[in-house]
Amino acid sequence: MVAVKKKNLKMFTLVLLFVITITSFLLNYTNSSVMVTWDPKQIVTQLKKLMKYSQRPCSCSSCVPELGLSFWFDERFNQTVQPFLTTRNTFIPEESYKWWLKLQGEGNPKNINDTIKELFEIIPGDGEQLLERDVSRCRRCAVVGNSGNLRQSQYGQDIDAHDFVLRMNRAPTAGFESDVGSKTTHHFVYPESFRDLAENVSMIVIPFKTLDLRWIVSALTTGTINFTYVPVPRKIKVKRDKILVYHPVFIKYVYDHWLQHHGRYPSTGILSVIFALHLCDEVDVYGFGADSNGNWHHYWENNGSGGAFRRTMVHDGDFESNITLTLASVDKIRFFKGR
Ligand SMILES: CC(=O)N[C@H]1[C@H]([C@H](O)[C@H](O)CO)O[C@](OP(=O)(O)OC[C@H]2O[C@@H](n3ccc(N)nc3=O)[C@H](O)[C@@H]2O)(C(=O)O)C[C@@H]1O
Ligand SMILES: CC(=O)N[C@@H]1[C@@H](O[C@@H]2O[C@H](CO)[C@H](O)[C@H](O)[C@H]2O)[C@@H](O)[C@@H](CO)O[C@H]1O
Repeated sequence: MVAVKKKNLKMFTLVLLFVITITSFLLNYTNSSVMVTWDPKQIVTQLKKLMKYSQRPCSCSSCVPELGLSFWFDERFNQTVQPFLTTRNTFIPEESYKWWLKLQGEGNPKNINDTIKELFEIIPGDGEQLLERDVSRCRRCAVVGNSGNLRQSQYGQDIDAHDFVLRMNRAPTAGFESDVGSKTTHHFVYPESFRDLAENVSMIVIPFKTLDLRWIVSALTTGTINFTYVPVPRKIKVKRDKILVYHPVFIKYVYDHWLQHHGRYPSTGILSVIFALHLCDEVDVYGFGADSNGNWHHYWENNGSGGAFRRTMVHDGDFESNITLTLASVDKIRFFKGR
């Protein structure tokens, strides 16, 4: 009799432990901020989510979008935010639009919907296939910032071995191949930082104002816009189907979720890193790191204005740097610090 009771108690304890473990796992797995209740509907929802994620999202040894490994990352990463402005994704909520309009204090902006309509009459802007996930794929990306720490780094071959190599602004490769590589698949620019690109490179324009979107149209057609807050190229030679547009709502997502409102708006570097987290299975980061005075020095030039962002406080370089280092510490990126 005593033995049967003991056995039942053991069984009961085991079942109880199992239920507690499974429930807390289910409730925590998706890292939602839901209340911990025994609502059967909620359990079913969580079970469905678990089944969806039980298959690993990629075939690399670790996959960026895999949740449940870092609470810090899961709190910030939102896969549902769309990185590209496309014909099927033109909506900008009022709050985001108002915020975006203030970034560069446009006095009298043209209507945004008309501007976007005109833009997609000129370019297809179709980045959606880049966002498709494939569990059998391991897409390895290198994000290459412009830091002087790339000089003498000899990272060139490693960088070129990635599937995607993302560069930004005026960054050259010619003459710097052994340190920065020669491959570029995607290049981030805004009108003021445009540089000529090889034919096979996708140009990702980051719009910080309505005029930037209008500049794309103008630079491919009439060439009427040649000045924003500085002179910009009247005409550009880029195939129309090679132009992609960074979504203003994604800029706000980076600012809200990742930067937590530090600085006035995100730098191109951090915009590229977070963008890569959404497109790639593995992300390696090169060319990030200020000089000993905290200035953003370049690997190809002695840029006297490397400290301007600090004076104007347009970007919070220190906070951005902490994000990159934290991403590395939770194994979501690998950070190559250069020399
Ligand atoms: C004077 C000025 O406005 N400089 C800005 C320049 C400038 O507009 C372009 O180079 C023109 O082609 O652009 C920026 O940045 P910049 O083009 O210098 O560098 C791109 C990104 O690389 C990272 N970086 C750069 C240098 C360095 N020593 N350490 C780094 O970590 C940063 O993440 C940086 O964002 C920009 O767009 O963000 C930000 C810079 O503040
Ligand atoms: C140094 C500085 O604050 N310059 C700003 C300029 O900022 C730069 O904008 C770029 C995009 O156009 C990019 O974000 C770069 O990283 C920034 O340094 C603009 O905000 C400009 C708007 O009129 O004002 C300049 O003072």
